[in-house]
Amino acid sequence: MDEKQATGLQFGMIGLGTMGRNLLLNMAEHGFAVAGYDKDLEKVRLLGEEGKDSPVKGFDTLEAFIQSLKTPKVVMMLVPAGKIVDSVIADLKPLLSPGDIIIDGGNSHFTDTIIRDTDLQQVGLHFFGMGISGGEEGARKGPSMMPGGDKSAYEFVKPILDTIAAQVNNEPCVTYIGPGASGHFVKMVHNGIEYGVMQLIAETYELLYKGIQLPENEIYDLFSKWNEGRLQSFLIEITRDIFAFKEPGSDHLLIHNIKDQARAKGTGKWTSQVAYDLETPITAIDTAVSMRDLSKYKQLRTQAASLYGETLPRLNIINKDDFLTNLERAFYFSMIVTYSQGMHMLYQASKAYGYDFQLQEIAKIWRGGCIIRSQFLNDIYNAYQNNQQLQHLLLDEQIAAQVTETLQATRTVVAGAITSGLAVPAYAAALSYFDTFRSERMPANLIQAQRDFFGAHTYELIGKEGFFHTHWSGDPVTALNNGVTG
Ligand SMILES: NC(=O)C1=CN([C@@H]2O[C@H](COP(=O)(O)OP(=O)(O)OC[C@H]3O[C@@H](n4cnc5c(N)ncnc54)[C@H](OP(=O)(O)O)[C@@H]3O)[C@@H](O)[C@H]2O)C=CC1
Ligand SMILES: O=C(CO)[C@H](O)[C@H](O)COP(=O)(O)O
Repeated sequence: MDEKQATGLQFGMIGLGTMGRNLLLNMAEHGFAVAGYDKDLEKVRLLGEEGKDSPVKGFDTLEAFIQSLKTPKVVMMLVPAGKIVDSVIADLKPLLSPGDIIIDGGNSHFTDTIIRDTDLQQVGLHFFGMGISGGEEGARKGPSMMPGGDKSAYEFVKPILDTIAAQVNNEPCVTYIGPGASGHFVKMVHNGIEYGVMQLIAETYELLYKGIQLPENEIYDLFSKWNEGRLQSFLIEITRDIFAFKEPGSDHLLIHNIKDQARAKGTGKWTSQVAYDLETPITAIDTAVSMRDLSKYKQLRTQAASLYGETLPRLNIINKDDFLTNLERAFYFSMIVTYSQGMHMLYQASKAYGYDFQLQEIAKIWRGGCIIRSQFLNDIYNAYQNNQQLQHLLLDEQIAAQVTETLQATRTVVAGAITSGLAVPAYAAALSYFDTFRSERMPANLIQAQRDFFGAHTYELIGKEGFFHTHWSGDPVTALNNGVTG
């Protein structure tokens, strides 16, 4: 500790917006002496105001902010992902010394994190990327955090992270994820699952509101009931509350005045892009990404509605209570498939990138604090805890029992919606994925034959080694060229 500065503030935050300010106040409320800096001085002022009774200090300049920290200096960035992160790092480099620690707590693309890690190692700075989830309230009261990369730097900051994280069964919702950019990778997949479940809830709303014209107060009651059972989750809970929120000064719900065009910052799209690179299907998540995109084509949708006539689709149901029972099952089924796809992607990425993910630990830290926290994560945790070699969640016996129990109801709900002209693309994607996944024989043999027909790409034969090519449109006698690769 000789030449290290033993006094000073323990932790510094750059970016005092929604996440940075609340996370810093969370630390200060737990007694850590912390510093904050933002280029927007109003945010610095707000930090001082909100943290006036706690050990938090805001700074107007980056230099004074860095100066205030004790050595080794620990600086977290919670600024918008992309070029801004690089520009903050460029500003920080001349102000920091070897041994100091930079943490990127934002939603950076994991490939950017790999580049930054290599770059900062070269100048002796410790760096790690850490996904954080929980939004505004999570940051303030306890988020779920996914740190990956420089383990010694993580260990140094661990006491602070363990203290400020959400706690489930007296255990913090933070754990070391793995090497390199693995923390940001896991956060990206977390967000992919988030997109999938949000889309399923949106389709549920479509079935309830358009499909059976359930009054708003009954939609609220249904989500309340669901939130007390096996569907209990943060996303169901906030949806319940949205169906009770009146536009200020009026007696109607705010939800009805919100445009039907969903924005996205990119993490869902990245999940799909990377899943394609990993050749790992995550169809429910892909569908959710595509539906946000389709929502933006309002003008085209309006034209199509007028061309084809937007029939006001109504579900043909015999008994409302039976339908709602089936819907609960269909939601549970589709949610299981969505999480399963995300977990399978993590399994495949772990092998491809050498991340050595402990999937039970990831499930464990997602049980509290984060946006996808849910009762079901306990089942996911148990599945991977029981079998740490489990390749796919749908192959766990306990999960299989739940899938079997909910399958027929899912078919009934999806078939009814499709027959009535109500769009339920994520429900349908989950069901079709399942039906394909449990097919020992898929029709992919025909695709191989077609590829060989038009492009001589070859095919493989059952019970025979090698690659074969056939002159499909010529001699009817099959020409098998053993050993030809395609
Ligand atoms: N909001 C959420 O629920 C969650 C967000 N995240 C991620 O966390 C990160 C931060 O998000 P969030 O807090 O919502 O973003 P905000 O936009 O609310 O806050 C970012 C802050 O950083 C400031 N800033 C921008 N450039 C600089 C700079 N060069 N130096 C200092 N400060 C700067 C911004 O100032 P100005 O506004 O003037 O540009 C702003 O005050 C993002 O990567 C986001 O994706 C992760 C989990 C949840
Ligand atoms: O990371 C988060 C939660 O976990 C953010 O809220 C995320 O940025 C939301 O994503 P999008 O804007 O694409 O809906």
